[in-house]
Amino acid sequence: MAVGAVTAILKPRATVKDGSLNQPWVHPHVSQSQDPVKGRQLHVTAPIATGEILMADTPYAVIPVVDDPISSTEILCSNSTCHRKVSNRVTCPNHCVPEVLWCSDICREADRARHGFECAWLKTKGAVLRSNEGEYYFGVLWLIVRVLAARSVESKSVRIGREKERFSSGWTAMKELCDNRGLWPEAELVQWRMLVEKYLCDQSLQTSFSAEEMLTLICQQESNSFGLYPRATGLSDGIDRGEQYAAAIYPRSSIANHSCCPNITHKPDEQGRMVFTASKDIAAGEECCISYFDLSKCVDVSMRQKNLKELFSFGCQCQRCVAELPSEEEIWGALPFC
Ligand SMILES: C[S@@+](CC[C@H](N)C(=O)[O-])C[C@H]1O[C@@H](n2cnc3c(N)ncnc32)[C@H](O)[C@@H]1O
Repeated sequence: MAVGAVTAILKPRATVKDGSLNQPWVHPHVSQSQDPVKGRQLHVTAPIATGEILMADTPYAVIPVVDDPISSTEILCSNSTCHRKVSNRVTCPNHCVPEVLWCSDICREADRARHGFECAWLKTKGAVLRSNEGEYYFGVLWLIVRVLAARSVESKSVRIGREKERFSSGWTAMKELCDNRGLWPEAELVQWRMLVEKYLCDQSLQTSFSAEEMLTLICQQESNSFGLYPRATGLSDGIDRGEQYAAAIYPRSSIANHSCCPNITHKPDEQGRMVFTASKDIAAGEECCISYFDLSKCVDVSMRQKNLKELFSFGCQCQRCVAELPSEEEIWGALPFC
């Protein structure tokens, strides 16, 4: 069958025009398994052709990341069932932070409970956090608060009995995210503990989470969050992915490991769903990997290893790195006393 035809049949059921169908979708041949070194991984159970969509995952939480929120046209609607870029700006009546926008009164109303959870925290902590700790940590903590907000809404919603899912969803999936707790440098953990105590253990946040549980959320977020970029990540054509406009946590997409020769590209659609597309033919049993960074900017093996160590705290064990890294004999042979 032609690639185009397969793609047409297997593309996500939910289209960007149909908000009521804003559901995650995973290709029937995509499964998860366990690797002794890398932990959980995605693989395919039958061949997949280049161009086929493998997954369109809905985020558990998203935050906008823009330089100038007042004039930006890149801010996503705060309503978690919409997440389209906002053109008609409906603002927060409490003026919490300028990035909180909805595309209509209907979206604001639909998002009332979720935003109600974060609004007081944003109003009391947002500006001071930004000026004391900078934009990066404002974003890290806001994403945690949005995760807690989504959890709070989920815990109050009525559960409809479902068949056993192939992939966990909601808070169950969030608890399964790896946190790499033993790998983060102590200095980083000290800094994150300070941030938790100063900004998250606060009365403006109605949560029963302990400081230790919040720290685990930061570790999970640092290991699993995605930047949202206008163009695909993982293409081999050297075109960079453009400017980041949001950051998000995706429960199912987070199972994908990194490879410096990925067989999947990832790109958000117009509703903030993370879409995985096969960039090569993938054989049955093969692992499906994305690239965690822009490979067009990071070519050399030592640079790639350094990048992953600094950003994610792990040493890359992908096929390309294993082939390009010097063997133990080569390292010993290069030492002056040998
Ligand atoms: C987003 S998670 C991917 C899913 C993860 N394997 C799990 O068990 O949940 C990222 C973590 O997976 C592991 N990982 C991903 N790609 C890897 C690679 N190329 N080499 C070694 N470890 C990798 C690292 O521990 C990394 O921090």
